[in-house]
Amino acid sequence: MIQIEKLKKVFKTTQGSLHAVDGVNLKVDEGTIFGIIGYSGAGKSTLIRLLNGLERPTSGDIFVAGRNMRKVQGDELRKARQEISMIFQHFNLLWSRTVRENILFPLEVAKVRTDEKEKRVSELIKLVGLDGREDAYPSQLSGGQKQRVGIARALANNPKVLLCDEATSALDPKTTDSILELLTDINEKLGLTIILITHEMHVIHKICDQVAVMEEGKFVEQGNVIEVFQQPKKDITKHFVKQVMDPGGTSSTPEELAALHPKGAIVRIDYVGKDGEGQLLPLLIRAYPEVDISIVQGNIAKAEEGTYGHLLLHIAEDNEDTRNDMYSFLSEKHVQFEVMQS
Ligand SMILES: Nc1ncnc2c1ncn2[C@@H]1O[C@H](COP(=O)(O)OP(=O)(O)OP(=O)(O)O)[C@@H](O)[C@H]1O
Repeated sequence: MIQIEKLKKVFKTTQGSLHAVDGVNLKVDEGTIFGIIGYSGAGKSTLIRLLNGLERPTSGDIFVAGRNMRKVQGDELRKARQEISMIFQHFNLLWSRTVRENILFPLEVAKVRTDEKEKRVSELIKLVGLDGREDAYPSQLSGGQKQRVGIARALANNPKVLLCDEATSALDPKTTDSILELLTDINEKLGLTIILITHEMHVIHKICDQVAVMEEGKFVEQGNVIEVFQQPKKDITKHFVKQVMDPGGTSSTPEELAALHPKGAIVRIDYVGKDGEGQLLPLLIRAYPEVDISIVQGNIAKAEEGTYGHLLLHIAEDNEDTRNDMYSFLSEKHVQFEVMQS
């Protein structure tokens, strides 16, 4: 659906040339939710503007739904922009228009027939869960509801790609989650390809299939969300992963844990995103009812593809044979684990 090749955008500034996007390559298949994460100034917004043709590349190519965005002009560019829709951090609503009128707006611009327009607006209001709020003005809506209007408006002309520019950054965590759920729902129902830029790893792990980490105009790491979370390579990626896995920075080392739990062993179990791994601990406890097993530390997160992260278990069993037996049990269940201290 999207292919980017050796993309560069250089701005001329008073301090010289600024490489906002510096040799980015990217391939996004239809129906994927792709996240781009980076700190402020990394080049994310510039990349998004290049994707929807608001900015022209200095060099390189961008293909969206078969169109070369570097070459399209006039009517073709207008058509391309209808197929690549966008939602924003601050919603960009028309404040003097009601919810219904906001959603009507892109349909009016696209000169859709009146009866079709009304039908489409009603469908969209239902899709984003705004039934009953049709006649409210943006100032009467909560942040989450405003973003729902933004999403409905963006979907009005059946786009193929939805670009989300920090779409949840102005929302509280609970509202963020409800908007992310709506985006997942839309992705599944409509098969829409979603590109999302953010500085919050929580957003990536919650809904994205794939992620690219952007720094100084470059993609410094990219891959499946699960893989990147399991084995972040670059320091910047490790920082982002820590936002989700250890937000308070409170983890203890295995040695500290062993000092607190001198009996038995400390075992690290890795969850790698397979369904059913959540059942592992009850199985272990049921198989060894006489052994005290407790979680002494854990960084577990739920992603689209399953559960991932790790748990440190204290197995309060002095008998080495029993412990070895338990390790065999884990191996038989194809669990990745490591005995940290015993
Ligand atoms: N039109 C422009 N002219 C000159 N420099 C620009 C222009 N647009 C962006 N830049 C610069 O390009 C770099 C990347 O900016 P960009 O807005 O793409 O980053 P970002 O990752 O989206 O950060 P933020 O979230 O703060 O917007 C920054 O150094 C920015 O100052």
